[in-house]
Amino acid sequence: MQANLPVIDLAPSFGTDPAGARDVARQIDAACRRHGFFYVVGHGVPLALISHLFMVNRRYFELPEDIKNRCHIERSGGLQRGYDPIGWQALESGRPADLKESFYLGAERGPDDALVRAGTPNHGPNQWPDEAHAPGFRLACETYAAALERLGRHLMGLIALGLGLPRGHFEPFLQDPMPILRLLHYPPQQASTLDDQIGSGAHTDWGGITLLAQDDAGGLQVRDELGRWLDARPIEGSFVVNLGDLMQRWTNDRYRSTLHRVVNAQSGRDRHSIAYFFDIDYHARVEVLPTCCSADNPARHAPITAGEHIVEMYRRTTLTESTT
Ligand SMILES: O=C(O)CCC(=O)C(=O)O
Ligand SMILES: [Fe+2]
Repeated sequence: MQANLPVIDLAPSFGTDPAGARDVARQIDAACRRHGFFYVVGHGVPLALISHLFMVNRRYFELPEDIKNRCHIERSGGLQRGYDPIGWQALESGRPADLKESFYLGAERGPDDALVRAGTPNHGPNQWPDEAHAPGFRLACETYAAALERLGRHLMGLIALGLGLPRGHFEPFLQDPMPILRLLHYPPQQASTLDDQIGSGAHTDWGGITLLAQDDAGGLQVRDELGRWLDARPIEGSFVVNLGDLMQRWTNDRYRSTLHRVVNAQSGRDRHSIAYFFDIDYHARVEVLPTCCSADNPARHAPITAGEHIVEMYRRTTLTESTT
């Protein structure tokens, strides 16, 4: 069954008329309360940029395993960067590893970066495949990430408005953010797949907001209030936006961090997607927002440091000796 998720046109929010932004913000607020998921169109990111990164994504995962493994995540010096093969992550505890491979990228930070010098977890340099093996990979990823960061900031401004806060409310939490770009490839599920193995086990995202581009294979499913898995169909040129756990906590559960998963069983072919996790500053303290609590509705969550929560979730879902 199809999920009936709102498709929100962002175009009016880029204009000079504040009424346009307020109207879009109202739609976003309603979608975040009801579903924790919505599509955006009219977002201003050129389609050519998105389709180019899809091409780079497909080519990369077609490379031989030994070439991909040169950037294996275990070679990133303890960071969550580079290639993770099938078997690396299990997002749903109790299920076999997810039937997917991926490539993680973060903000590029050298040894002189203040957060790197301070030893902040998951802050540091990226791994990049050789230009000879993956021509244009780095440029395509960096160009896309820069465009999505602009869109992420824009959306956070609209979310603030929808919460009755000034549009710039989240900016102090986005001084030096830790966005993650993740290229994903899901082989088709076949009879040879392990029992119960799916593309991506049921999970919520952990941080701020996720902006997902999916190809036309389908397979993303979102769980509704009745516990049904509903298909979030591909809409060309759109991004699926969903809220992570930190947004649910920040809003005192007014917004939902909704369970979702990927089951690539229908298409009979490979599926590719590009997730951009727009996560706030590592040291940002997420404490229930003033407009989301009152005497009648006291804070349900203790304050939390954004980065600590996210790093802990990586640890819990990685199939290394510490979790298996
Ligand atoms: O590939 C997709 O469609 C979803 C990916 C996802 O949910 C994730 O990486 O958190
Ligand atoms: Fe997710």
